[in-house]
Amino acid sequence: MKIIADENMPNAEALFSHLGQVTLVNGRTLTAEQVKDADVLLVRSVTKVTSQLLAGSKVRFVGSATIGVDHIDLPYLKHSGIDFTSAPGCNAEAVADYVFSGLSHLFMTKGLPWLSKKIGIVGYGNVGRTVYQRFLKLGCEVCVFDPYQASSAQANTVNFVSLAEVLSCGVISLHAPLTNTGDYPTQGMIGANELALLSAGSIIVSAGRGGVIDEEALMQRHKELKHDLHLIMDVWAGEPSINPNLLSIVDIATPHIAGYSKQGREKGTLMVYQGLCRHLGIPLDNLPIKQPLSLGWVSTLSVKASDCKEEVLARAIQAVYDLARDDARLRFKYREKNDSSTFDWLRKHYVERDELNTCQVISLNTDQNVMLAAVGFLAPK
Ligand SMILES: NC(=O)C1=CN([C@@H]2O[C@H](COP(=O)(O)OP(=O)(O)OC[C@H]3O[C@@H](n4cnc5c(N)ncnc54)[C@H](O)[C@@H]3O)[C@@H](O)[C@H]2O)C=CC1
Ligand SMILES: O=C(O)C(=O)[C@H](O)COP(=O)(O)O
Repeated sequence: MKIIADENMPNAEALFSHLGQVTLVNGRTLTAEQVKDADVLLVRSVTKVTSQLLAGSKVRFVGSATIGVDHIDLPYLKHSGIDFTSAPGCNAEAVADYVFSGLSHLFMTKGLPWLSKKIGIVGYGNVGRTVYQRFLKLGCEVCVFDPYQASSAQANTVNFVSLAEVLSCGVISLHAPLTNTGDYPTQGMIGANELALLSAGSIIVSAGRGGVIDEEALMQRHKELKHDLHLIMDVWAGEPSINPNLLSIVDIATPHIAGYSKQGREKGTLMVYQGLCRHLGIPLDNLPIKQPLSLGWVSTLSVKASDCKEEVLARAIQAVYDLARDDARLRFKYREKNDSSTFDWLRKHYVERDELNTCQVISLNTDQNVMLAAVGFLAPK
């Protein structure tokens, strides 16, 4: 069996090579010629899996080691009888860590408090739910817009509101998929009319998909609010290009790495491996590698007691993941070479981080340990 796999899929050779001959490829530049003899195609979000790539090929199984599936033509796969697996939720914890590291950065550099602000979330899936629960446990007032989930069984226990209400919040965190169909398509969903609802001083975290916000309208609103709008941006409409004008006004710019924890990426490969085994009818009880998920950085770090909760949280979070590091690397590299290859270079050479849930941070003030567990750290035993 011939297996084509994206070279940025951790553990791909170790997990898949007992099933067939694994060839690692650059997913961004993958061609129909490269896949035509393959039986299995394993991709990440940068490969557009469409009829142009697969028509006439032998591929019978596609796996994407990602949460988002906007790069996959699912109706085409179904119509062609090609089995498909993705990795729902694999890096949800990593994205939640990104959100809290972003807010911590704004607190430490601009003194912006966030615990007292009303929090609005767009999308209540694996990521939105994780972020929502962390804010709730921290005692924040949180609301969420998700028209598909609002009528579900959980509707009574979750504070579902309108998009307008979410956009009036002090912190707005975007976690909807990129869609062009259905009753509530998200492509361009946050345009000029929606951005007009933002108040001065608000914070937007954009770590879903770039096309959800209209970037021109966002820059215009930033100007109207006299730059009193704080932006943490991981995803961009023109990836792998970034609009340089937008880059110049955002507080944090990262190259689509919100989900790039070590464990999140490994979980993505593992879930696709499990999907392929199911497709082939192979039992799942015997993994070819002993440690498919890194144990991470399990250690104890003492945080100095402080009255300021945001400061305690920031010191603990930044010890594990300070996203200012990713922002600095991006800006430095773009100054050296401002073209779209820089985006993929940064992603390929990403210094992976562990998830907060693999780290334990002990505060001298025991009340603060509850807060540290709420934000995602491993709780003390
Ligand atoms: N920046 C990054 O590295 C990462 C980005 N993502 C992106 O985040 C998205 C969300 O991830 P998950 O929560 O795990 O996906 P999910 O599929 O579990 O949930 C998506 C949720 O969004 C809701 N939704 C759909 N259309 C909506 C609309 N118009 N308005 C509000 N909500 C809407 C759905 O009902 C669903 O509850 C992914 O589709 C992916 O594009 C995911 C992982 C990493
Ligand atoms: O899981 C998703 O959805 C993502 O956005 C991925 O974390 C993005 O990573 P790549 O697949 O582009 O490496």
